[in-house]
Amino acid sequence: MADTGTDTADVVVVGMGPGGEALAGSLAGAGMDVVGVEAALVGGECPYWGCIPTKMMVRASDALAETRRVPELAGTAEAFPDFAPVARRIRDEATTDWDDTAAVDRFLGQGGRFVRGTGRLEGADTVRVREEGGERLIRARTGVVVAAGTVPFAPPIPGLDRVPYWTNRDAVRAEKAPGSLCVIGGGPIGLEFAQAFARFGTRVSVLEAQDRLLGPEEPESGELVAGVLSREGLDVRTGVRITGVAHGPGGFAVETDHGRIEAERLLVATGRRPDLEGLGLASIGLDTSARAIPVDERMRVAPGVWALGDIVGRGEFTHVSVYQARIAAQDILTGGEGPVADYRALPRVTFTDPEVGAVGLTEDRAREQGVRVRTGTAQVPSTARGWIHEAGNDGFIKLVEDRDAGVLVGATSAGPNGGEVLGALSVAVHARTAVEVLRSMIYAYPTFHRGIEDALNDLVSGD
Ligand SMILES: Cc1cc2nc3c(=O)[nH]c(=O)nc-3n(C[C@H](O)[C@H](O)[C@H](O)COP(=O)(O)OP(=O)(O)OC[C@H]3O[C@@H](n4cnc5c(N)ncnc54)[C@H](O)[C@@H]3O)c2cc1C
Ligand SMILES: NC(=O)c1ccc[n+]([C@@H]2O[C@H](COP(=O)([O-])OP(=O)(O)OC[C@H]3O[C@@H](n4cnc5c(N)ncnc54)[C@H](O)[C@@H]3O)[C@@H](O)[C@H]2O)c1
Repeated sequence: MADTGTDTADVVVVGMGPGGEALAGSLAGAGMDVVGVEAALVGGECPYWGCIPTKMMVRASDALAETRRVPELAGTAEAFPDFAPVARRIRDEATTDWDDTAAVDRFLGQGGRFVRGTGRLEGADTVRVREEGGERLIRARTGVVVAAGTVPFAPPIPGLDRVPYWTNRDAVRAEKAPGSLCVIGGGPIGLEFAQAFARFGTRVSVLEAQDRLLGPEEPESGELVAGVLSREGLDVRTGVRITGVAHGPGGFAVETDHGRIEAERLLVATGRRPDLEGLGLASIGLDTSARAIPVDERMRVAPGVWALGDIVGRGEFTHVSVYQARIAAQDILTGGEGPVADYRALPRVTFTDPEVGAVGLTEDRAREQGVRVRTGTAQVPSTARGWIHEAGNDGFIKLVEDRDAGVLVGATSAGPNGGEVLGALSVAVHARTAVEVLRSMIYAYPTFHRGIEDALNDLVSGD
């Protein structure tokens, strides 16, 4: 392979997803000589195969669900689902047919330099980039930032490696909703696709190995979503062991200890893993079999090496990746005087309908950490707004209080606009607002967020 020489820069960023792009742009904007290295598309998973296209699917499928609620509320309406407008929006509006020219130009406009290729560390200050037609070495004067994200993880199910299953990348590129779909994995990826396709008429099964959906969240969240999906006609199975997968002219056959499932398409959504070996991280002494890159509170891995985003395993969300980019950029620009990362009020939203928003600790995690916990819950259908809303009003608000400190350490808001109601709860957890102060507020009537007041009134001893 041709050697295209050695280059030098202040900072080399390997991986230009949301985190790498934000960091590289801000350092370049501050006058540093930054090279951004990206193997695929600048912007990463989120705009092309993740957050944005999937939320376009969710938006469209929610419109169908609302139409189906008309008979209960407002007369007659009938939905005739057509996936074509969704596929068109994803291709033309979200991804510009999976073209990142605008993102590359934006970075160049900020003063950065861009290399399309695959980067691999050779020690702390050197990145070897394999690009079309050659290789180059880039030496970093200040440091290297690893922001290379993760790739879908396929569990060791017999036969899975021999069948043409879908990952999120294939599902996002679907031109039509399949006739039937078997989803392996009841996490956010699996559930968002499952409900969206089902509302377009796909017959959907969801197979989850654990005894509940959305495992890391409150058990009530998984129960809620499982109940709603089952009511909408999805076949949701938890505590399932998959013993084999096969594919033939008729589609996929998935064997489980609960029987066989046949489907036109199979979506594997069983988590994601980084490729630490491929990134050459052994060259800086890291264990490349680890699930994530260990970092300190300023995203430092070793002297002159930073890492951020999904690859550090502190929450696989775009907002976490971009937050960590800010922490790392300030560390680099100030020479170590920047703020440290604080994950106490980490928010997350699964965009099913009902949306499941959560921030901070769940009740179980708080107890594991030795917090003396009190919880309070309000059921959305019993709140004024939930009762008015009626069709599609499933949900709850659950608060987790540190009784000794008198502050919320976690909260869940599941329901219509659950992710938006979460905003107030995120502020409360982040700012450690006293529960007494939250009780003294005026909550607008009749909003969904007024359910927070009902949950505050329900805070009772959980001991
Ligand atoms: C289906 C789906 C839906 C999602 N929905 C949401 C959501 O609603 N909200 C939310 O907050 N998050 C969501 N996420 C998660 C979100 O997409 C990620 O958290 C986010 O993209 C992580 O950003 P990142 O910069 O860490 O990594 P990535 O976005 O993965 O970017 C890493 C980049 O590094 C590049 N790269 C990898 N190795 C190399 C190498 N050796 N050399 C050069 N380049 C390399 C990759 O090509 C990639 O472009 C979703 C994810 C998926 C899959
Ligand atoms: N709305 C959002 O913010 C959003 C949306 C999608 C993805 N994401 C991010 O992407 C990450 C990856 O999502 P994900 O849903 O793939 O991962 P996940 O780890 O959250 O869920 C994967 C699920 O698959 C199950 N599983 C694993 N092996 C299995 C097997 N052999 N059989 C059956 N079930 C099995 C796990 O028990 C788990 O419940 C998430 O952690 C999330 O942070 C975020």
